[in-house]
Amino acid sequence: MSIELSKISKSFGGFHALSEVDLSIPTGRLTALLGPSGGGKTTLLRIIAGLEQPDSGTVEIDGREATDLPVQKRNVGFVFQHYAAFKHLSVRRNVAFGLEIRRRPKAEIDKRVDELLELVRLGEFGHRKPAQLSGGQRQRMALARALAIEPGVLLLDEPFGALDAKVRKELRDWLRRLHDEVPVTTVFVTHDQEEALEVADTIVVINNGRIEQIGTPDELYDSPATEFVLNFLGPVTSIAGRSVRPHDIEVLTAPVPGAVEGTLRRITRVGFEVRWEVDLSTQEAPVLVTLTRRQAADFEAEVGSRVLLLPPPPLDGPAGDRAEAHVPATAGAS
Ligand SMILES: Nc1ncnc2c1ncn2[C@@H]1O[C@H](COP(=O)(O)OP(=O)(O)OP(=O)(O)O)[C@@H](O)[C@H]1O
Repeated sequence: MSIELSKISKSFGGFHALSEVDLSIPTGRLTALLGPSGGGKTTLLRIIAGLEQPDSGTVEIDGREATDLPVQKRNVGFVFQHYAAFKHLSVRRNVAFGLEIRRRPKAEIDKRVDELLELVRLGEFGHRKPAQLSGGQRQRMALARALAIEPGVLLLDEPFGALDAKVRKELRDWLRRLHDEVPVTTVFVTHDQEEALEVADTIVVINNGRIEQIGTPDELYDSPATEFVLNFLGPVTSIAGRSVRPHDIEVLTAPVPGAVEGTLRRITRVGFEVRWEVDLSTQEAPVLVTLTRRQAADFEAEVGSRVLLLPPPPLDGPAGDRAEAHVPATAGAS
């Protein structure tokens, strides 16, 4: 099912949480709503779900006007960060819940719940209570429960937000594979750019109640439309009056046109990466450069060494020219 939002605005008191948001979410895609805290992601998700009414604008789901449709009639499933399971019910019964209240035949429910528990790899845990599961297992149970009613749209609000980094990473790989197996139109909210870049087909960057840019992970990373997107999607450093990614700066052994010389001020090793801070005479802030450990070792540079840096060619997007202005939202993803 596709989702079409037109000119959605929402204020709380005098505060504009969303301002005239236009967004097309195509069928079967995994779309991330990405942005900083307070940007309006959750509000947009709640409006799609029908948990919140927009002040103005329209919501269409599957080509049908849905702005005033109650939650139960939208055919959406959702999972929130802190998933509220029924504590006294087994995992099986939690997953079966939506089907039981719809009074489906018992044999059908049993079969469907077996399939779902397999799908989320909780086949052996059906008899346990939610409290006897790990945090990651509980979120997988929540997903199984949301999928039980065969929703046309799956809405996930920071579903892995409360979990530790390693489990988050596992679950996001798992979500990507699950989505490839069961391609339900899925919209998930995250403030974690790595999560969005890794998992999503399409990323919608939301800031201050507006869409900054819509695109594939590669488009956003390589051609950010605004300074905000450039900064939000990865590390950025300034060199020769331009904002660039630290790993795109080349370290040279012989001068070429466009190269700049500086003094190595600091060297930090973080895992497989080596970070240099290089002072230039032409700017106050040091230039950040990231290299692999092997590259860094090849240069045999130490604090105080003179190094030659070559900035990358300008980025394709307007942000490459240091566009400070708010570029209007790119129209809906095609
Ligand atoms: N029910 C409400 N009453 C008043 N203000 C609200 C309400 N819901 C949201 N807001 C405000 O609207 C803005 C957008 O909130 P929203 O939860 O959509 O942001 P978000 O991008 O999802 O942020 P986070 O990542 O922190 O959840 C915030 O400033 C928030 O304080």
